Amino acid sequence: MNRPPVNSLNTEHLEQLHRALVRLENEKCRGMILSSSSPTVFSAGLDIREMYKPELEKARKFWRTLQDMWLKLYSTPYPTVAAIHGHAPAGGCLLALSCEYRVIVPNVKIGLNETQLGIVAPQWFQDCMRNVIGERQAEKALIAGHMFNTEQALQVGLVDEVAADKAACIARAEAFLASQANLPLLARKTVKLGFRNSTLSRLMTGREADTKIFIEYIFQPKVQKGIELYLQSLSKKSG
Ligand SMILES: CCCCCC/C=C\CC(=O)SCCNC(=O)CCNC(=O)[C@H](O)C(C)(C)COP(=O)(O)OP(=O)(O)OC[C@H]1O[C@@H](n2cnc3c(N)ncnc32)[C@H](O)[C@@H]1OP(=O)(O)O
Repeated sequence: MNRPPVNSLNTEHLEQLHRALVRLENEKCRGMILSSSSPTVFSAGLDIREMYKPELEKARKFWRTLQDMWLKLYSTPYPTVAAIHGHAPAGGCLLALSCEYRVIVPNVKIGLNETQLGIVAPQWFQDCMRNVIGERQAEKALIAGHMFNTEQALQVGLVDEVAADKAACIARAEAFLASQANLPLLARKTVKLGFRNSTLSRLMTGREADTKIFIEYIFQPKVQKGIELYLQSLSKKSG
């Protein structure tokens, strides 16, 4: 990802990611490392500006593009690793959770923090967390909107490994891909999709309802006020 300053996910960036995933699949790619050009941020999650006073059709397109990108990422036939050498809140955490393996560096925060922002992580975000860390830990983390530090993320199983820095992180991600390289492709892909199928189907069969929930939620005046205040607090921080 290369969308400075924080790889926030707007419609255009989500489309780029989706196109890249389609291309990799068409080219019979043997593995992907999802990484960031930023030295300190993996991805800041959804671009909050896309949810602030949007036009209805633009907001619908934004959400459908996110769904398209995630459905592709979660179901890739090739192995995927997240090299998390920077913070990964909310949608950034979703990207990492959607890969098959996660390597993180020290001093990083990662988690689905939506509750803390007064918004609700959609069901499929929640499913991704549950599938990685289990029901009990996911419920606790999601209710609190907990951001895990590196040590906590490793301990709870949210990430698989800690590496000292970006270079080591990429090297460990490559080692994971190498460990998968000799597995029979069809068997590997079939088992992966077997595990992920119910999560994927839940969104595929409920896409329109999921979009409706998003639209109805973000267009509420009190939610818009919350988004406005949050945007102000973010820009004050950097100003
Ligand atoms: C029922 C359905 C309801 C809706 C469901 C929505 C689901 C998912 C939600 C999301 O993904 S919402 C996004 C949540 N993300 C966050 O809360 C992260 C916010 N950002 C940060 O915490 C920090 O920026 C950072 C990622 C830890 C990086 O910190 P750093 O100090 O390096 O950078 P900043 O100075 O804070 O930011 C630089 C610059 O970027 C702007 N920015 C940061 N995050 C976002 C974002 N998510 N969207 C848009 N813009 C963002 C920030 O305002 C600064 O802008 P300027 O002031 O420089 O213009």
